[in-house]
Formats: sequence, structure tokens, C-alpha cells
Amino acid sequence: MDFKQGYNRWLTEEKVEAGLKAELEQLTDEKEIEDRFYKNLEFGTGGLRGKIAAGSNRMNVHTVGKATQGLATYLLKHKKQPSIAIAYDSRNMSKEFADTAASVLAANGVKVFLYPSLRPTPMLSYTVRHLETDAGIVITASHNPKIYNGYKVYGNDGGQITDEVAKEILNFIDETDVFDGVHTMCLKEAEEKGLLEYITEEVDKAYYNKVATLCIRKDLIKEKASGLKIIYTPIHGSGNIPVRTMLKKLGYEQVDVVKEQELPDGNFPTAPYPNPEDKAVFELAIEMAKQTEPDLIFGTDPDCDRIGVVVKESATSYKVLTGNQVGILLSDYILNARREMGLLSEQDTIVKTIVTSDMVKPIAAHYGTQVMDVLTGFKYIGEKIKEFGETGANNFVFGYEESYGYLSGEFVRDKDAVIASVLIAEMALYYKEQGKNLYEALEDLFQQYGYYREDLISVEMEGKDGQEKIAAILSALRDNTPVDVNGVKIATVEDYKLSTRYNCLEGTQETIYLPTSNVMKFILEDGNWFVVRPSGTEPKMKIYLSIIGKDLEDANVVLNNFKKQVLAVIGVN
Ligand SMILES: O=P(O)(O)OC[C@H]1O[C@H](O)[C@H](O)[C@@H](O)[C@@H]1O
Repeated sequence: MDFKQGYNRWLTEEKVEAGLKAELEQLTDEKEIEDRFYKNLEFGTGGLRGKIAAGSNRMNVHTVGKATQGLATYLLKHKKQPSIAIAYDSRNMSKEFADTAASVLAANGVKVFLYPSLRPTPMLSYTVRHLETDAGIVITASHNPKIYNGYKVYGNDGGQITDEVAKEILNFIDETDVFDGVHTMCLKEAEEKGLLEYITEEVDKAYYNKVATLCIRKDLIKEKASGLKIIYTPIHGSGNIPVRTMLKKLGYEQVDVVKEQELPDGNFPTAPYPNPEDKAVFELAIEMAKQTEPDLIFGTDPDCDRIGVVVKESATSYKVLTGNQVGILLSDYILNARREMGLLSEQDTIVKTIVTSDMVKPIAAHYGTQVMDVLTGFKYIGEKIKEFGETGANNFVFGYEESYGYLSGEFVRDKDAVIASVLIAEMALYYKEQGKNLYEALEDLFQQYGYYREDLISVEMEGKDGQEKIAAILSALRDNTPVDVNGVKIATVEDYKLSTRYNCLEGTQETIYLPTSNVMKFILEDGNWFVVRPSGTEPKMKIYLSIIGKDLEDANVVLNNFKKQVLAVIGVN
């Protein structure tokens, strides 16, 4: 795409929104202009995600309008009178983009159900199922910094759209001219014509009632919840009301919210990177904890699909558990509680992703249950829930990713930090009754199943050059496959692009039955592994590492060494 042509068109086109045009007129840096116009913002299975700014490769009312026009065309092709639910989070421009999407859909005759105020992403997933709409949209860039926004599309099953559907929608988007091809209707007119309805509290209530059904040790909660001291931070996002409502409903009376991070604010003033993976977002919560000594500290990201848990490690130090560690704790807790309640069955299945720790495997084996691996992305876990519903061969009990996403139950088909907060509170309460905090409970699991440790290295690679560099690194790994890491042989190479699992020791190969993706996984003879993949949501290459140590200290040493060795193998430093 000739970026100069695109730039000139946006400069001269009448329909360009005045603020965006003014922004474009100010641009002088040729590289910046190229990056904004060398392509259209990509629409993939994750929908759109990009910087909020003017340009064809940016998030703005025009690119959102174009994507929505493509989506409307897709819906109308498959259904005579389609309907859709729309939610948005606390980000800058989220409400505006939600309104733009509603306006375009209504103009195309699609019936829109729009939330009147911010809601978590998982509540949209629920709403699609509850209102039986044909699709859903959430405006959010999840945990990304404030300059980003995004647009995720859901199917009528409440899960994020599949690769196939995304491709079909993309074709319609590509056929749409960003200015002349997008229909719009003012929202007032849409309401009058019955094409727009605002979603009422009835849906919130139905969702809260469903979440309450996921508690396992119900008596324990009834008797003891009021004694658990919790510090919670919504990190300026959409979790504040739903998480507190749920905790209150269940009887957790002692919930202190971090005041400075309580209210929605798209500038994330106290947490520039509003990601519960980042310890910095918990600094204020930890300060509070030093005064009040709570039993549990946790925080949810802006669209409340991710959750981070902080534990007290020693008298003075607090630590954010990794996504893997919370997943391990919850997996064991859920299976154990199900066993105690007589609910456990061989069909019980935990679904995780290929970049998530394998420590859950011996745990599931201990309870006689199963673990299934899928590609990175919660949509693949959502797809499994759907498949289990169809075949009846498995019973979905829990799904999680190392990236701080968890889900139990079947009425939501995406990671849900409201649900996770309720489960984590119940788990903390259970261990409190045993005289342990979550850190001690985790230590017990390590002792029983092995000292699994994981790490994630994210290498920033911005723009077009960055994309090319990541592709080149993966090609090099594919073409000149490493044979060892510091003398330890690589036993298995999984290439998810070619769908092959190669046993390097025996020279045999089998097929991987997962959708294709440009991901390489290397499993060493000693069971340690690393994975390389491009992030689908940020300009980053991600390297995931997993090792098993003899004890906590050994695991730290092994992990540190492994990190250096793997970086050397990949040729990144
Ligand atoms: O592709 P990445 O940047 O690693 O992000 C991967 C993550 O993207 C989104 O947040 C999805 O909802 C997650 O399910 C997924 O894990």
C-alpha cells in the first residue's frame, strides 16, 4: 500500500473527523506517516488493536466504522435480522468507539443492544448468550497502555470469533471503503426505530446469580466469608462494581478498595501499564496491606478479564504470584473441593494453553482427571467448552492461561476476573481456615509436585521492521533448528505453523491437531522447555521458559541460567 497516497486521501477527504484531520496536518516525521498508512489496521481473530490516532493503521472512528461495516455485512449475509450486544471498558475513546459501532450496525439494520456504561469483557460474553444475540463487540485493549484501544468480536456462543469467521469478516472489511462504504445512523434515530436498545440491570443480576453458583464450598463461605480481609484494586477499570457486588453478595464484608485506583480513568494515572502482571500496579495496594494486614490482595485489569494476586512472602515483603501459580493453586483447589463434595469425575477436564506451565498435569493425574492443551488465546479454551458441550465426552471444570486469565463455569466463554475473584476469595478462605496463606499453600504444592518455575521474556519490536524481524527469527529457528541448549539435547520440536511434532531423538514425526500458528516449542531431554511466538496483541516477540528445579533456590538458579542459554540459542540479547 502506498502510504503517501493514503495519507493524502485522509488529508483531503471531507468525511475525516476534524480532530483527526488536524492531527494529520501536524505530522512531519516521514517514518511516523509511513507507519500510520503503510497498511490497514489488521483485523484478526482478536479483532482490532492499535494506537488511538489518525491513520488507516490506527484505532479511530473511521477504522472502527470500516471494521463494523464489514461485520454488519457478514452478519446480514448469514442472518435476515441479526442482533448484536456491545460493551466497552474505561479506556479513552472506548465509549466513542462503542457508539460508532452501534451507529454503523443500526444503519445496516442490525439490532443493537448497547451497555449504557462500562462493563467487563466477560460480561459481554455472558450477555451474548443471555440475550441470544448473533454476535458481540467489546471495545477494549485489555491491559495495554493508555495509547491503545481495541475491538474484539464475539460469536453467538459467547466466544471470541474463530479464525475462519475472522477471515470472512476481513474480506468484507477489505471490500469496504473507509469513508464512502460505511453507513451510519444517529443513535437517537436508531433508538426511535427500535434498532438500538440499552441493556438493563436485569442482565447484570442474571450474571451475578450465575457467578454465585460457581462457589464450591458454599457452607464455608456462608459461615466464614465475613472474616476474610481483602484488599482489591480495579486499576481504574471496569471491575470495581461487578467484583465488589459479587464479594458483597457472598458475604465478604471486609473489602478495602484502593481509593486512588477505584474510579474508571482511561489515562490510568497511577498505573501507566495497567497489567496485573506488573508489580508496579500493586504498589498502592501493598502500602495499604502493610497497615491493615489483609488475608488476600488482588487486582483486575481495565476490562476485568485478567486478575493478579499478591501474597505476603515474609514479614516485610510481598510478591505478585505469576499467572501460572494462580492457575496451579486454583486447579488444585477446585479439584480438591470437587472431590470433597463428591462432584469429581473422570470427565473433569482442565484446559490450558501450550505456553502455560505443565505443573497442572501431575496435579490432575493425582485427582484422576484430565488436562488439554490449546494454542495461546482464551478463544481456544472457549472453543473447547463448546466442543465439550457438543460431544459430552469431557466436563469443563477450569480453564486458564499463564497470562492471568481464568474461567470456570460454562455461561461465560472468555476469561473472567469476576469469576476468578470469587474463586480466589473462596480458596483464600479455605486455606485461612487451615492456618495457611496462599503463598504457603503454593509451597506445599511445589513440595508435592516439583518446583516448576516459568518466565516470560518480551522483546519489544515496533512497527513494520519489528514484524519482519520476528518473522525472520522464527524462520531461522525453523530452518536451522537448534539441537541443544548448553549441552542438553532438544528432544522434541513442535512447529505449530507446520503442525508437526518432531522427536529429535528417534527421528519420528507426528501431526499436531491444532489450528496453525507461527509458534515453535522446544522441549529438552530434562523436561525444561521454551517457546517462541509473536504476540498477537502487542508489538513484541515472546519467549516463554519453563523449568523444574530440585527446590525453590535451585529452581531460581536453573531458570536464570536457562534464560541466558535460550537467549543465546535464539540469538537475542
Ligand atoms: O498474543 P499475546 O499478546 O501474547 O496475548 C495473548 C492474549 O491475548 C488476549 O489478551 C487474549 O484474550 C488472551 O486470551 C491471550 O492470552
